[in-house]
Amino acid sequence: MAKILCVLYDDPADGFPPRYARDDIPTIDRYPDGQSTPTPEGLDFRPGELVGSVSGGLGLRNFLERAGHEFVVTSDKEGPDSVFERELPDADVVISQPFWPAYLTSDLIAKAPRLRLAITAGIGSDHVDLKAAVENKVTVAEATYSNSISVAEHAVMQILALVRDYLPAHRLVTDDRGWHIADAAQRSYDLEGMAVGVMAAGRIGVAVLRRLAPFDVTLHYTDKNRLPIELEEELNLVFHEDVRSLASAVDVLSIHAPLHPETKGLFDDELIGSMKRGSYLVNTARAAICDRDAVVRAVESGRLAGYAGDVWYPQPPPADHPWRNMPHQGMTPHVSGTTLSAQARYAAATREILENWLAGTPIRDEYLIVDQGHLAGSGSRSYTT
Ligand SMILES: NC(=O)c1ccc[n+]([C@@H]2O[C@H](COP(=O)([O-])OP(=O)(O)OC[C@H]3O[C@@H](n4cnc5c(N)ncnc54)[C@H](O)[C@@H]3O)[C@@H](O)[C@H]2O)c1
Repeated sequence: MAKILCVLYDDPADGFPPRYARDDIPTIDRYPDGQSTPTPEGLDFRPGELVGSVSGGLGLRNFLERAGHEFVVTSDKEGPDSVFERELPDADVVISQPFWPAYLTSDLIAKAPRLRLAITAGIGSDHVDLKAAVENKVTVAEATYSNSISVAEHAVMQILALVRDYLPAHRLVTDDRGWHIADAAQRSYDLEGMAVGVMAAGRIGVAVLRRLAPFDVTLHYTDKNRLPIELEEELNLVFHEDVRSLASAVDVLSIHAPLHPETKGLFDDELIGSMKRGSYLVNTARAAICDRDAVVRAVESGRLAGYAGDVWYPQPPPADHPWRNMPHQGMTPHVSGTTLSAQARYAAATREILENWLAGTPIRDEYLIVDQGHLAGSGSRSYTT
């Protein structure tokens, strides 16, 4: 029997909603590239329920306990006295999420000799030391595509919110009973006609480009894997060999690359300084792709007219994290990939991965990041160790 240790974010502060805002979520059978949505043999929750927090347990408890496995779910993840670190040494499987990451460092992997599988219930496995996973033959799998469109929608929302200066205008309505139109308009622009680019055009980056095309913008991208020519022509894309060329060419830049040694700290004073004055930067990928203090300096100086995103380092960020209160920002907590719609898919994908692993049958190639001591599947395309 296996021990499955699952780290999830806390339940809602005021308890579970007595009734959800909507009665159902749309049924989606396939992702845009044709990949089928998760195909577990069973599901013990109703899609649209909050299963991503501790009490929801990704809807896995009955399935695992019926089969005699031990299932430990906690949000307590920091430090040697945390439930996570205390339960880790004899765990066979760790499930974690980018929204509330249990950082599986090389030291912790060394202290977990039984660990064979690390599942990311979401996308982005940078909270796992992939080099240590390779060396220790820990399989790393994630719910590829489960929340890509969720994140793309969030990025488009934040681009519009920054360019139009939506949040300050909204605050004028709620915090002030006046009618200050000039205050609302003084930093508000149209997106139409602007040059918009994505750094990395994988599943999310391409979905952002597709969603922005009807806004009559010019679309730019860079990626280490160039897109097919048909797609470049369809969306009228301008390809840039490197991020430096992209950064200086666009008014709005949205980051969609994984965090790995090539991208860590990439957006520093120099790169951001090469962007046009008054550019907008949106980062729903990983916080550490941007230099925290360089971003603060850029919004304060006006090099950036705005910064938004939902990713922070560390997570949760300390109360005095400067992105909480810097000017001209539209940050949210790490929520873009954990809408109720996304939860239904990544919980089902987690169940599918567990069903395969427990039965000794292959995990879908597209879910794999590391397998049998190598980068594998989606991981070999997007990551370096
Ligand atoms: N905010 C959230 O909730 C959330 C949710 C899902 C994913 N994400 C983040 O978004 C990232 C992208 O997700 P995806 O589903 O689009 O992944 P993907 O694997 O489909 O695409 C990643 C793309 O990045 C490109 N890339 C990698 N390194 C690069 C580099 N150095 N320069 C240029 N391009 C590079 C790859 O070629 C690939 O096209 C994830 O790795 C994750 O960190 C965030």
